[in-house]
Amino acid sequence: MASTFHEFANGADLAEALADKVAKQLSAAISKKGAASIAVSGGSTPKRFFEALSGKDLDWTKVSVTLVDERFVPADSPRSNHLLVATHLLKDKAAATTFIPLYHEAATIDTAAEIATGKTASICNPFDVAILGMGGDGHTASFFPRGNHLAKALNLSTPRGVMTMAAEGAGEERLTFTFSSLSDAPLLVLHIEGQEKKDVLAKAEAGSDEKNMPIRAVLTRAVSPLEIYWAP
Ligand SMILES: O=C1O[C@H](COP(=O)(O)O)[C@@H](O)[C@H](O)[C@H]1O
Repeated sequence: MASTFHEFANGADLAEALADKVAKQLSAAISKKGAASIAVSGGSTPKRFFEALSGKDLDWTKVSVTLVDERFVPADSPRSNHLLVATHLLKDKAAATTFIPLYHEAATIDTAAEIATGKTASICNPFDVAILGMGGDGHTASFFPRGNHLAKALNLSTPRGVMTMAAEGAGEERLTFTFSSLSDAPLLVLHIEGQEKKDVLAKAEAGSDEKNMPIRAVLTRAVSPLEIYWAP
């Protein structure tokens, strides 16, 4: 599917423009079906965007928010994507939203993935909005290069839901939505910032091996058109 590259002068301009776009998409979904859903990424990039989105005027009581991926750590861990979202998005006007975490205290990460799949089943078919990030190694969500379940996670025939991922570059074991859960969001965004990430994107676009750069699956096989938001 085709992608569109949106370039901004700086991260603040990008955050405002992306927050506007997302708020409009969520509002349109609420008008059409009475509810809306969004899956967001963690990492360091989305903070400014989260802050901008949290101030947008829309009926947040009808919005469900979840994460595209999470580390298998509790919500109070400084490594938790949940903590990032709680700090920067679930406040101001967006405090009224419903947040569905991926991490659940369970004996095994597989059980946590099953619980997360059950709790998010009603909002991911499809998500109205999915915001992806990208690591310097070409991972997106927790689709890590040479991850133990990467082939299954990237297979569009794998059912929607949350699965587990372990990989050398990932640190803790991860919970991640499958590609099939994210790829058909009507608004599918890749949000990256900095020249280094732009170079990684160019490298990904120049090749085809998804095992080494899983972001290539999104660039070439996503069901929805991909909107790439970038600022230096
Ligand atoms: O591990 C993760 O990293 C990526 C990219 O993070 P960034 O700090 O380079 O912006 C992120 O998209 C993903 O959700 C997160 O779990």
